[in-house]
Amino acid sequence: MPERSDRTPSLTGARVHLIEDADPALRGVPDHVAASWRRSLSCGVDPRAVAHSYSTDLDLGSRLIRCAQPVIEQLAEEIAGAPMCVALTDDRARLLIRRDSDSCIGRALDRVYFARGFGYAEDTVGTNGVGTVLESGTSVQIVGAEHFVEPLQVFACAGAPIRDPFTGRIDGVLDISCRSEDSTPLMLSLVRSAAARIERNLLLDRDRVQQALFELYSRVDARGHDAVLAVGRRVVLANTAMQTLLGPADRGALEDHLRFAMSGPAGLDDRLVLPSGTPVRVRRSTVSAGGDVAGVVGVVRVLDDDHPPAGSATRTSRPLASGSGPAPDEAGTSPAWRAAAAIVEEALRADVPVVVLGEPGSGRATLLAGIHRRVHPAGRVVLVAAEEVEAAPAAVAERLLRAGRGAELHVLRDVDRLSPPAAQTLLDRLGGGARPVEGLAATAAPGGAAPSPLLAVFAASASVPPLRHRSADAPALVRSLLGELAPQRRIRLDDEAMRLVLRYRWPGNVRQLREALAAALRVRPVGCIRAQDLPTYCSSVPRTALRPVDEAERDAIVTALRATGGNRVAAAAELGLARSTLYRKIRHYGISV
Ligand SMILES: Nc1ncnc2c1ncn2[C@@H]1O[C@H](COP(=O)(O)OP(=O)(O)OP(=O)(O)O)[C@@H](O)[C@H]1O
Repeated sequence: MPERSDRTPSLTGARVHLIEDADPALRGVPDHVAASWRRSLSCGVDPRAVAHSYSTDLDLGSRLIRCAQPVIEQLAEEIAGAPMCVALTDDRARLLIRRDSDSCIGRALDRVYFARGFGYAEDTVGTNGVGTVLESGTSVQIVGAEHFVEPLQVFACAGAPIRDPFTGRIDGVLDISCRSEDSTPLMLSLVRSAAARIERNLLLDRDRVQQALFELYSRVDARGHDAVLAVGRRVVLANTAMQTLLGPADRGALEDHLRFAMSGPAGLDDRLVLPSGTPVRVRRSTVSAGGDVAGVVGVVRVLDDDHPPAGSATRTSRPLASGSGPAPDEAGTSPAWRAAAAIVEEALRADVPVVVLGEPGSGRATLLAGIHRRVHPAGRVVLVAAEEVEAAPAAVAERLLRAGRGAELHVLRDVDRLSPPAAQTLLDRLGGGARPVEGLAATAAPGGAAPSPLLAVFAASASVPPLRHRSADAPALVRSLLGELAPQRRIRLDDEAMRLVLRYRWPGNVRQLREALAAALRVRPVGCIRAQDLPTYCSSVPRTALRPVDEAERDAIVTALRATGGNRVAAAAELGLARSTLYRKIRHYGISV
C-alpha cells in the first residue's frame, strides 16, 4: 500500500464517487474508513462543512476526568516537542479536556470547533478520531483525506476508546490530533497505551470506592450479632445473620430499598414492611469515597408486633373518603414507596409540616392527598400551584395561617420553582420556620443548585422514587390508572405491552404513564392493549436525550417495524434505508419491537 500522503488523490476520488454515486466499491480505501464514510453519508453529514453542536451539561467532576487527568499531563509532556494536542471526550464524543503543545495547533482546532463542550460524534462531523472510535469500538488513526468532511482533511488524529474495566462499556475517548503533515504512526501507539493507563486508574479508583464500602460493612459486622446488609453500585454484602433472617423476595426488596437510599440523605432510620408482610427497621449509613457514593450499609432488625413500623397502618384497610382519588398504597408496594408513605403518614398524624421530594409527575401530591384522606376521612386537600404563590406570596401565607385546622391540608406544589423573593416572602410571613404551621405540606424536586430557603418550614421530608426506580409498582399502577381512565371497561395490557412499560424509563413518571395509557385506550378502547397500541416512544430507550428531529426519525422506524411485524429487511425497504443503517439506528435509539 502506498504511503498515506501519496494516497490523497485516490482517497479524494473514491470519496467523491461515494458522495455522487451512493455506493461504489471504494477500492483502495481502508475498510474501517470506507465503513465510516458510508455511515457518515447515511447520517446526512455535510461533506463541505463542520457541523457544530455545543453542550453545557458536561460532567467536569467525573471519575473519568479524575482518572484521566494525570495520564493526560504525562502524555502532554511526552509530545511537548511536536505541534499536537491531546484531547479527552466523554462517551457522547463531547470534548472535556484539550491540552495543546503549541498555540498554532490550538487556534487551528478552535476553527473547526474541536474545543471543550463541542461534539465530535461521527453522525455530526463524519469520520474522525473520536466519533469513529465510538462507532467502531476500536482505536483508529484518521489522516488527512480519510476525514469525510473537507475542513478536517488538513488534520490527522488518533483515538483510543477508554473502557470501564468492569462493564466493558466505553466511557470516553482519548485522542491526539495534529496537522496531517506532522502525523506519525506513533500517535496511535501513544494514545493506545495512555488509554490503557487511564483504564488502570479507573480500576484502582473503583477498588478504592468498593474498599470504603467493605471497610464500613466489616466494622458494623464486627460490632455484634446484628444482620448487616451492604449495597454498592455493583456489590451486595450480607453477613450470616442477614442471610438467615429473610427470604429471597424480602431480601431483594430490602436491597432495592438500600439502592434507592443511596441517592437520599446520608444516615437514617427507616421502618418498612417487606413483601411477605414482615415489618423491619433499618439503620443505614451512606459510604462516600472521593466525592462518589460507594454504597449504603444497613443494620436490619425484624420488629415484633408491639413495635410496628410507622407505615404498618398502611396495610390495614381504613376506608377512604367517598369520591377519593387513587389510594397510594394500592398502587405502591415497593419498599421505597412504602417508606415515603410511612413518613408522610407519621407527619400528617402529628400535624408536622412535610415536604415530599421527587421528580415531577411521580405522584407526590397524590401521595399526600391519599394519606390525608386516610388520616382525616372527612378532610379536604387544597392544592396550591407554584404560579399562585409566585403571584401573591403574602396573600397565600395569610390564607395558610387562617386555614381551618386539622381536617384541611394545604399542599404547596413545586416550591423549588419559586423565585427567591417569593420564597423568602412566604418564609417570613410563615414565621421563618420557628413554629410549625398546621395543615401544611409541599412538593419539590430533589437536588438543584440552591435548595429553597422555604424548606426550613418543613420539619419532615419524604422521597418519592421516580417510576423507573419502582418498576415493581408498575403493574398495580397500570391497573389503577386503567380503572380510572376506563371505569366501566374490562381492559388490561398483554405481556408484551407490560414488558415495554417495565423497560421504558418514564421521564415524565406516572403522569406520562397515564397519558400513554389514555393514548392506547383511544386506539383500543376495550379488550387487551398490545405493545403497538402504546405510543411509539415506549418502544425506545435511547442512551442520550433526543432532539425533536431524532424523535421523528425514531417514531418513523418504530412505526415501520410495527407495521412489518418486526421484519428489519422489510422495514429498511419501507424506510428507504440501508439495512446496516437501520440496524445502527435501532441500536442508537434502543428500539425494541
Ligand atoms: N399512585 C398513583 N395512583 C394513580 N395515579 C397516580 C398515582 N401517582 C400519580 N398518579 C397520577 O399521575 C399524575 C401525576 O401525579 P401527581 O400530580 O401526584 O404528581 P406530582 O409528583 O405531584 O407532580 P406534579 O407537580 O408534576 O403534578 C396524576 O394524574 C395522578 O393522578
